[in-house]
Amino acid sequence: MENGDIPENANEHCPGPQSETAGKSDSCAGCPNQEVCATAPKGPDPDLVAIAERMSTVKHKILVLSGKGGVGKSTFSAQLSFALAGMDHQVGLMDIDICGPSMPKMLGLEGHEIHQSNLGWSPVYVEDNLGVMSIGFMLPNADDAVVWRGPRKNALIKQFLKDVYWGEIDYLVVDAPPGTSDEHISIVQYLQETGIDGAIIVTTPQEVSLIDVRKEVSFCKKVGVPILGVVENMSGLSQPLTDVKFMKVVKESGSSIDVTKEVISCLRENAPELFNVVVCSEVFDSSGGGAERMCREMGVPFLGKVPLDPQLCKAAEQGKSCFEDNRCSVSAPALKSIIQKVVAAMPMMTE
Ligand SMILES: Nc1ncnc2c1ncn2[C@@H]1O[C@H](COP(=O)(O)OP(=O)(O)OP(=O)(O)O)[C@@H](O)[C@H]1O
Repeated sequence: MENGDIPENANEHCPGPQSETAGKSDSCAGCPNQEVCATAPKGPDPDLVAIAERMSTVKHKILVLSGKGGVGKSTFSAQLSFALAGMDHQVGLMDIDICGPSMPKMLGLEGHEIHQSNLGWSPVYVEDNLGVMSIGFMLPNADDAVVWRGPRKNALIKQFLKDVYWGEIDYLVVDAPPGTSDEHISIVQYLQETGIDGAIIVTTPQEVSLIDVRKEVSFCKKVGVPILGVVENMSGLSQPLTDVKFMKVVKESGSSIDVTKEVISCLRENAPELFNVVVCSEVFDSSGGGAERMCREMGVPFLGKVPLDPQLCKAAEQGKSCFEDNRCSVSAPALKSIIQKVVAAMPMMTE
């Protein structure tokens, strides 16, 4: 049993081994841990003291959340970290999506391993000022499934916070799994003493995704984590005309003809200036007003929209920054403006 954690085989409504009523409350009756809990010494959890000490070298902690999976939360966390590192900040990225770690891939670090030194576990470094910690580095095989119950996940998160040596860093970006489950409660509880600067919630525009964002907002309010704002990702498809690979004309009868070659070659000949044009279309239904309206209604900041961008998807697949080499001309400006707002919302940094 990890110090302070609720054991896996505990009774329902367990007050926690650190509680004054541990082993003595009504809900403890018949619990296999009752005797140990009743006699164990109480007091401040030494692990929380160790976490607070580790976190004393971290200036800002940002939690990235989403209500649903697949909305681009990990992509955002990865690009946020690249961007902050690109601004010459010292950055740590911690992946607490224990069952679905994507950071090794999204940072181009697949196959790397964590090393231990006398200072603790060393993150894996993309660059001198961007280190990453993920359970993905600990799996012998990237396809291995992590099938863990809450207490074991909590223990690993605690270990990440307690044993990883980040050194002096400006930002710790924490990529959480979707929803509000054990991992979320643990990270908030373990960082209670040193505090979390705020959470960024990533969503897509459609109402089905926004319903879950409302739950994230209410989770943050309940546990006292400030909300830095909501990002609407995959907000329409914007593509430069040069990247359009397929165009078709749909006839009234319903049949269609592929006109890609003809249209592109005609434009190239007669109107080359049109090749700078960005073609936009709505992919997900945002007729309900999307995240912006939801933010107004819930009184939380709206940080901006990031369009669907095949180049961003490619950058994430390749583990690269979307801000370099003009890689993502459509999504990078949107992401940059959002990240500037996040940095501006941070309490003044002592340089
Ligand atoms: N704006 C975007 N344009 C194009 N592709 C995107 C965009 N945002 C994310 N993607 C792609 O969508 C897929 C899902 O993104 P991602 O893994 O970041 O989602 P997630 O919310 O973290 O999912 P999960 O929580 O389930 O791990 C990835 O392939 C990613 O590259």
